[in-house]
Amino acid sequence: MTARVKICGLTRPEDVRAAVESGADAIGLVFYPPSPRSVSPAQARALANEVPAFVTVVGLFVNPTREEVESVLEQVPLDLLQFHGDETPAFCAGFGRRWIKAIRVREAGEIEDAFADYRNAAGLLVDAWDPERYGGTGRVFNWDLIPQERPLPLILAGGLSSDNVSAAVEQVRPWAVDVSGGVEKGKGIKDIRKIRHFINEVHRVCKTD
Ligand SMILES: O=C(O)c1ccccc1N[C@@H]1O[C@H](COP(=O)(O)O)[C@@H](O)[C@H]1O
Repeated sequence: MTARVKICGLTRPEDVRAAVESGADAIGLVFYPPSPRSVSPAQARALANEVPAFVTVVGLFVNPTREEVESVLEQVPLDLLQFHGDETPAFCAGFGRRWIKAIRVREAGEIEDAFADYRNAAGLLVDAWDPERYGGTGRVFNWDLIPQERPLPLILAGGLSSDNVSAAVEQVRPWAVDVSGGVEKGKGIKDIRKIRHFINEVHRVCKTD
């Protein structure tokens, strides 16, 4: 078994370098001003310039306007778009870029519905539902709600850390895992040792499978 790792919500070049050196497959940059992890296009461009070939740079948006996404795309070399709000499939597909859709899971059947609705996505990210926030909450949801049959790559997120990621990977067998708060020492400030430990845990459990 293999599970890829995305480290999200990076705001500092040294954290990007640490994630890459630790073996991250993707890094995420947040373009959502209410988030403490949000970066400007200029900051994001500098962060993306730290990323070598074959590591994916993902731009995270929450209910952006078309103009906002286009403006970021003109300034930042993003490989993939991550829509974490209430965006429609048509909106997500409208930028000529590969994209993934995040959904916040509350009850049975929602993931199956999203697989059908967002069938043209490059992957479906499943995160915990929260009444007030769109993501980055550190909340874990009930992984039993995740179906075995998956028409798209499934990316598991929500409250992951080095303490629970091996159990998550063993139970869910996701295409990839995505973490933000679980590898931080402060909002938007990553802890290099936590990043390394998290990625090592994923690689360890995948190797023993
Ligand atoms: O990180 C944020 O601040 C954020 C804001 C709005 C939407 C999504 C956000 N982050 C993403 O949420 C999931 C789970 O994060 P956590 O590991 O529970 O902290 C992950 O995909 C983040 O990239």
